[in-house]
Amino acid sequence: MDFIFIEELRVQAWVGIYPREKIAPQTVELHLTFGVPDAAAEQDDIADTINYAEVIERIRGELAERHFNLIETLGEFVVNLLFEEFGAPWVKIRIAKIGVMKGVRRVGVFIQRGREGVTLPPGMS
Ligand SMILES: Nc1nc2c(c(=O)[nH]1)N=C([C@H](O)[C@@H](O)CO)CN2
Repeated sequence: MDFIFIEELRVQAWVGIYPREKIAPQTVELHLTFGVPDAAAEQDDIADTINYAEVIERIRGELAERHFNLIETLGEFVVNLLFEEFGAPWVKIRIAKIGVMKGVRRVGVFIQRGREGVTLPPGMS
């Protein structure tokens, strides 16, 4: 398995438990790593891999359209999108709100998960 990473992806998202977070979107920062088949590199064909431009576009579109109370729920939504729509075998994501609390630069959630039966060798994650 090879891994694609996307760092510091900034997206407008509707997320939060407070009224101010329900009337306006806020910027969240995503770091994503997901597995792709080695075959892509062997064949040099975009059809054999996960197109990261499509992943970014899809995440932007989905997060613009729905509200989540919890950052955890938003995180699970992104993980499921990568599993179910893009067929990623393994995913690690980190999603942060920026500057929402005094004295805290970023706060958020970290999720790392493989599809059923997919585990990484020790030291790989
Ligand atoms: N475990 C969580 N705690 C909190 C969340 C959350 O999503 N998960 N969210 C909030 C508020 O929306 C906060 O971000 C606003 O400052 C508080 N606690």
